[in-house]
Amino acid sequence: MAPRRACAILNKGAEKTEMGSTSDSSIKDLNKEDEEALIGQVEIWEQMCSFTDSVALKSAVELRIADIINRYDKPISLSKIVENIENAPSPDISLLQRIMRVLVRRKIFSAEQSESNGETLFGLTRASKWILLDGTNMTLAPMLLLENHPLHLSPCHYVSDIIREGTKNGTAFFRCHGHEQFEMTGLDPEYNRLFNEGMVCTARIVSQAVICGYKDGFNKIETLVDVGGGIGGSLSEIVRAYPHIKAINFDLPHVIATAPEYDGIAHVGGDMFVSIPNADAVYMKE
Ligand SMILES: C[S@@+](CC[C@H](N)C(=O)[O-])C[C@H]1O[C@@H](n2cnc3c(N)ncnc32)[C@H](O)[C@@H]1O
Repeated sequence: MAPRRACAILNKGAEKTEMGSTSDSSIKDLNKEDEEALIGQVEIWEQMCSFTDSVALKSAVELRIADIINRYDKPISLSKIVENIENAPSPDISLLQRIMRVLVRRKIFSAEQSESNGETLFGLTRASKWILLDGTNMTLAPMLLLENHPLHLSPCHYVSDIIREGTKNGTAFFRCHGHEQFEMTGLDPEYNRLFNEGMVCTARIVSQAVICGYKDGFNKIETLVDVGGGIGGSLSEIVRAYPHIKAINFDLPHVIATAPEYDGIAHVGGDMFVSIPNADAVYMKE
């Protein structure tokens, strides 16, 4: 389509509202072909800008907005949120307002009008409860920070190269950083911490589902080894539910070096491609 014609169509449909709904006076005047062209264009714009959702969510986690609202135990105003953000000597309130608008639209937070003065009050939703950090370890916040970390995102720019050439010249992660992911965790302690914290939060959640489904299976096991068990999140839940199990958490030495102590769990460092500790059963979760 010629750019000028595309512009004309876009102008004609300028009253098209978000998410594909349309106002009466806008695209009803378009013929089918122009309407399809316009809607197709909107669909691309939506995908092109969809990273803003992750960016908004990441900043909400970094600013601990869900925890701030949770502390009040009721919806609170933007100024109350700002007041409680740590290390914010000169906050950009209008940017935060825009971030909150995105997150309300995505149902991460709720918004309601205050009856007393009409200002917007932001509250928690079923989704925001999964980005709390204070006083809970059933949270996805550390995984969200890992997935949105530049070290994790930048290999995505190599996807088309990998599709063209395969991995004969290295994985996307290797091409981007010059090391494979599990080498990188050994070289960069901050990335190691971020990676292990991300893994452990999801391991806890998934283990609850495994325990629920496997039930009696664990009763028959005396010893259990988690191969590539990270810092022991899965085993800590399993041993808590089945304290008779003697568990071994096996992972690379630089991961084991940062693992917290748990009753009933022995941490062992090594390389699973060389050997793994003996046990009645092997547990593996990616
Ligand atoms: C995707 S993570 C999964 C961690 C954990 N099982 C979980 O679900 O949270 C993969 C784990 O395998 C470990 N790993 C990678 N290569 C390994 C090797 N050669 N020997 C032992 N562990 C390894 C990593 O350090 C990492 O902790």
